[in-house]
Amino acid sequence: MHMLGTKALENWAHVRHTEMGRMIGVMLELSSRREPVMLAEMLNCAMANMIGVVILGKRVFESKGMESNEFKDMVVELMTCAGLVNVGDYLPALAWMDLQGIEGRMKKLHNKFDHILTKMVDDHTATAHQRIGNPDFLDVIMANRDHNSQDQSLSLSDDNIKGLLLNLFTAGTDTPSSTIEWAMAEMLQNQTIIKQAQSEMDRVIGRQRRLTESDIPNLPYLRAICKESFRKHPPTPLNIPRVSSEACEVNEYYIPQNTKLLVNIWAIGRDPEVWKDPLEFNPGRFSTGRAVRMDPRGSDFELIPFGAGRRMCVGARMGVVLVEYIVGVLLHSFHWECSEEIINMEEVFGLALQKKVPVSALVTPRLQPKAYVI
Ligand code: HEM
Repeated sequence: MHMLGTKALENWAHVRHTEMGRMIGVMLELSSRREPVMLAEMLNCAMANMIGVVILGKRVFESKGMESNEFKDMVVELMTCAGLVNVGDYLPALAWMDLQGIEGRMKKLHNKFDHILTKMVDDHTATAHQRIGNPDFLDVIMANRDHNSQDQSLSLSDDNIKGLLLNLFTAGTDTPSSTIEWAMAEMLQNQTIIKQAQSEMDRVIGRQRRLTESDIPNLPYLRAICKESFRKHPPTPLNIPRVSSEACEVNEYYIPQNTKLLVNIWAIGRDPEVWKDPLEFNPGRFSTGRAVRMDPRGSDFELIPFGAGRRMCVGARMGVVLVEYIVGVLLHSFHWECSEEIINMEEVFGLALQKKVPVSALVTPRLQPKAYVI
């Protein structure tokens, strides 16, 4: 609730605003040198910092540089390995051989993450006295550590805490940034969409100031763009694998107990029986009829990028806000052009759906200079 509830989301809006201010500042610098913007790297860094400030009370990465690159690579490696079919899972007698080397890669990665997370927890412990009376998310969690908690049934081990941090940083950075990157890749190939979004923004906001989250309800075309990206490029294409705890029947299919189940979110979003011309990126499909009210947060089963039901994404509300706000700021603040002739739209399969070739684009400012000052 401290981080993902409705009230908390509103309270932390200033963090997202500041972080986006930094990001567009860096983009402005790149634009003045006519250097391309590598979107994925910058988005991951911004996203990790937004989460870092809420959880740890501080940014975790600089806007560019080795460390943020390495973190992004680690998250991508985690998502890729987690999506691989591991022979040992299906033939347990062979598991010890780790034939594809997946377990080895995961262990190596685990050590790297453990190093970063241990440092985060240790730094936080060392500065706890500075936050007495004003605890942040991690302080609240750490108050329930084994040796602190009054109620042992609620106590958390250091591993639990590091696992929670890892979950939030990995589940919360790559997913919105990949949805945004795909949206921008689609639009870079179709300037008409960019122009339509920008003219809506100019009408509603003007060019004197930056877009804020409170503008979003007045920008239906921007919201349609984001829904279209969630439909065509859901960042977790096969959801997170689930296991049936008891035998059941779904749509006349009998599912035995302990069956591993995957929900193909990607195929649902491209089902030609539901979506006309499903391979076309057409935000306009969300501007008319029933689709206008379609909500990607689990209530309309044709569009479930966050899953649905009790175990759906805990960060769905934050995910929608991040995607709508960031796509909005990017489109409102800059003119966009491809730095390559053709945009490669190939996907790399994993737990998360990455672009094989990251988006690289040239931008030029379109707002009054004072709008770029943080
Ligand atoms: C575009 C944004 C996002 C998308 C599309 C997305 C999608 C998903 C999906 C499909 C799941 C699995 C749900 C299921 O099993 O039914 C999930 C789980 C989860 N998400 Fe998100 N997510 C997004 C953003 C976020 C954010 C911003 C956070 C938090 C900061 C977050 C935290 C989590 C966590 C903690 C889980 C549970 C992981 C687990 O079960 O181990 N997500 N997300």
